Amino acid sequence: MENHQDSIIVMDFGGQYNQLIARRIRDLGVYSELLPNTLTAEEIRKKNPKGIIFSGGPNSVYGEGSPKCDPEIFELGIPILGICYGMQLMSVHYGAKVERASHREYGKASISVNPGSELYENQPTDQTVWMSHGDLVIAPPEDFVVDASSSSCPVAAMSNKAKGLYGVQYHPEVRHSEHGNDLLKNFIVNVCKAETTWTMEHFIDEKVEEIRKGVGDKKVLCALSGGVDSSVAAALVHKAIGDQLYCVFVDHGLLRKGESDQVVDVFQNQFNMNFIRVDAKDRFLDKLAGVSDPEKKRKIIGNEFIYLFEEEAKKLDDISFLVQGTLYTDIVESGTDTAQTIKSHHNVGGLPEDMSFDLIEPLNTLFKDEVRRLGSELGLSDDIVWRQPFPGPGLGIRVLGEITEDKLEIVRESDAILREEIKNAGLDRDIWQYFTVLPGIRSVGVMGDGRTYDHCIAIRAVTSIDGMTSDWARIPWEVLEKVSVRIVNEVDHVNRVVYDITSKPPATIEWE
Ligand SMILES: Nc1ncnc2c1ncn2[C@@H]1O[C@H](COP(=O)(O)OP(=O)(O)OP(=O)(O)O)[C@@H](O)[C@H]1O
Ligand SMILES: O=c1[nH]c(=O)c2[nH+]cn([C@@H]3O[C@H](COP(=O)(O)O)[C@@H](O)[C@H]3O)c2[nH]1
Ligand SMILES: NC(=O)CC[C@H](N)C(=O)O
Ligand SMILES: [Mg+2]
Repeated sequence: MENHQDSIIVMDFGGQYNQLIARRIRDLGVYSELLPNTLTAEEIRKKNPKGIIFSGGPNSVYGEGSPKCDPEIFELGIPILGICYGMQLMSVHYGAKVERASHREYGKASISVNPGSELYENQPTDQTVWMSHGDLVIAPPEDFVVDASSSSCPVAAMSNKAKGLYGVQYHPEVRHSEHGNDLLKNFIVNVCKAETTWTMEHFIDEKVEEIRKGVGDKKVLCALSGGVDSSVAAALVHKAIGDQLYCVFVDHGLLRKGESDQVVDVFQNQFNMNFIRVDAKDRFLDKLAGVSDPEKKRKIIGNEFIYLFEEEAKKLDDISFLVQGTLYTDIVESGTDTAQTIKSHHNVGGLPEDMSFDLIEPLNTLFKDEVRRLGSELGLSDDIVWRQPFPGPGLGIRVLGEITEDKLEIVRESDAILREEIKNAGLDRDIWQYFTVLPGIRSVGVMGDGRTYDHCIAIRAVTSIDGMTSDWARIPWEVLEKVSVRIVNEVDHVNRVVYDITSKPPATIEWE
């Protein structure tokens, strides 16, 4: 993205939560994006950032093949903050020793701050921070001073003010580091002298310009699910290129009760966009018949989506651009060069290798709550902006194992009851996501004095901010009771209802 505003570059050395750093800086009012650690000093110079942050990462700096950076970056005269692996990398570059610690340190730690560092201006000397490391900088490099330490970490923070170089061993980007945000703010304001004037409006203006330039007068297809992300992506791209945009909504037979008609109603009647619904129920269900492995199911669904978009694109005069509402979280969970695959999101890890489209993914640096803010800024209604997330593979990953029409019907009906009761209880905005799952277990029950041997339904309801972590929602018992009674009475072949009380991690939100 071209910068018309001050910006900070975050260089990615791996790790599940790195994008959070960029996100925190945007929240502080300075544009920031996460870029690969292979970025050269010359490429950075062209981007003209006010500061650079080296992120944390899973490797050891002394390990074979561990990621490095272009050494010239240290000579650019641009302030650098190294976080964890980033600080270790900086230390090694300036000749200090990094060693395996005798005790690995994960979680909360207390540091004491030495006076004098601009990173700790207006902060208490004793603070709780969040550590996650197995290596240690034993002593700071020459010309660096120690700014903070803890009982097990002699160099918890260090700096060389004259060179504009700073390092912290802990993670200021996570909320458990009490004054982490203050530290980042001090870095961008006191050290980098960046102006904190960036807002979502600037994001819109810059993306609109970028999309216009990239697309020219060509036509573009948008994969529209009616969910938050693709609706916001469509609105943004529509703002840029208007009628050149064609939105395609796929009814793959894995949608919730009433969803297909509702999406058509909203997008055909309330929006002024080219809109096409494709009925592909049989096609998806045929492809999925007999498949029970979750990753295989995800890949089949992801592939089929694209093949179908390619067919639609041909009908519309060979369109070569595809817009998707991909978020940063979809990408990191699907696995990157440095992050492990947790599950293949259909729109990232599930794409076919021979795909013919050029992707336009304007939201791929953002988190869900930022996308909601962007949607409101673009004028989308609260109904759309505050919808609960619904995964592209839909009920296909909520019927565990093999998918059949009968099983889909059980999930669809029980889910509709849960949604209705959560809404009646006024909880729909407080709970991040709530749905039912068919685990495929049968158990014995007694109904009308007769024995049953039937399905069990699991209720999953979570609170979260961005879907990366979540806790189970404390739904009042009376509401759970109503849902349970209704599901057992109204949905055929269900004789038991259970409530999932695991957080993420260690579980994930969806069951597959
Ligand atoms: N039924 C569908 N028809 C067309 N495109 C879809 C469909 N389901 C998903 N997609 C595409 O896959 C992307 C990722 O799906 P995802 O569910 O993460 O986003 P969303 O549906 O737009 O938003 P939300 O997370 O709020 O449900 C969507 O942004 C959209 O581009
Ligand atoms: O569009 C999507 N395609 C997918 O393949 C997919 N898998 C999970 N999800 C959604 O992502 C969030 C995190 O989910 P998990 O904790 O289950 O990984 C939750 O909001 C999930 O509903 C998906 N969304
Ligand atoms: N979170 C990190 O950046 C860890 C850095 C390095 N892998 C260590 O264990 O010390
Ligand atoms: Mg969705």
